[in-house]
Amino acid sequence: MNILFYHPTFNSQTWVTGLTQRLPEAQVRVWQPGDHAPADYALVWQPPREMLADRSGLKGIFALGAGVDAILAQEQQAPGTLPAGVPLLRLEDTGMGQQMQEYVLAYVLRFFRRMDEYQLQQQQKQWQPLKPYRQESFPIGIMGAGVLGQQVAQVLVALGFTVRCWSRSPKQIEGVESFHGRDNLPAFLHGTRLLINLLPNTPETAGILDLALMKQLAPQAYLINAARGAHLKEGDLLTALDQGHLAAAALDVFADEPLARMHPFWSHPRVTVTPHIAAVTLPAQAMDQIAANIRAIEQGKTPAGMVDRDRGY
Ligand SMILES: NC(=O)C1=CN([C@@H]2O[C@H](COP(=O)(O)OP(=O)(O)OC[C@H]3O[C@@H](n4cnc5c(N)ncnc54)[C@H](OP(=O)(O)O)[C@@H]3O)[C@@H](O)[C@H]2O)C=CC1
Ligand SMILES: O=C(O)C(=O)CO
Repeated sequence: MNILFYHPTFNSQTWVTGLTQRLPEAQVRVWQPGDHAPADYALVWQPPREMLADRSGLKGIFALGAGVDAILAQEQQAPGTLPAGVPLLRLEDTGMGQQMQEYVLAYVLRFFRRMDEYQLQQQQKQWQPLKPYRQESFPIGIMGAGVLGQQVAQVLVALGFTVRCWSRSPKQIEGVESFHGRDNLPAFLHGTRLLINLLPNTPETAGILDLALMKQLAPQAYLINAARGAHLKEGDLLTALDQGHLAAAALDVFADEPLARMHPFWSHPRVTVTPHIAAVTLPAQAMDQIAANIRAIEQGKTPAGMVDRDRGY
């Protein structure tokens, strides 16, 4: 069995060694331009078109992240990047769930306990207790109730928050009110005081975080965008903050990354910026899942993390 690896920034040796340990029967090699030798599987992030274009015999292409929007966009721009008919798989959880729980929780508590406002007050040397928020009047809405959204929901429920989620299909998550489909989006948004975005970036969800949506939230709502920058209309966020529809936003992802030095988000007093670190790929856990998936495919079983290319996630 031959496995190709390509990632523009990861330490290739870590992956070649780790995969060889997990799949001793496999020959694992780092793909280099000009390599057209046979392969059974490919592990990739931002692969050059040349890497996979003529490889319709691959048994699986593993994206080295949870979101596959970038690789599907590559295919749109340079057809053939992903050979037709080859299964595309993504990472499911592999330790990102816990990281996302930590990231979201940090901001939920920051906003719920009004730490962002105390920080601004400290800059003015202002000693001014603020009226505490109450959990019962602070409903939290999670857009996207998949692998990551569900884990975030569970940790917030465990802390006593009122949690609702929105997805394509209905969900049964203990303690969480489920809304699904476009028709129910207004009902989901109505009264939501803190909105967390964990949707995949697809043609249906791109630009979904716009002014019209923000106006449907409870007044002075909070936003945490930890999914993709393409979901957010950045100018609309600034308008919503100016007009008081939103109180503050925590953003991990941006339309253009890294965020340009002149971007207004950097210095906005109500916007917190992190450099796309909410949940990163953990090599050991990712390799465990990929190796298990390769074994499943070899045995004719269904692997985890199959992407529906038409749906976009
Ligand atoms: N900032 C960071 O560091 C990271 C960001 N991410 C981002 O998080 C995203 C989510 O990851 P993950 O939870 O694993 O993905 P999943 O595919 O497991 O979950 C996606 C969820 O979104 C819902 N959804 C998709 N399309 C729609 C739609 N049109 N309307 C309503 N709901 C929709 C799905 O509904 P249904 O369940 O009905 O299918 C599902 O509940 C990734 O795509 C990635 O972009 C991921 C990792 C790290
Ligand atoms: O895995 C993903 O999709 C990420 O965004 C990693 O940071």
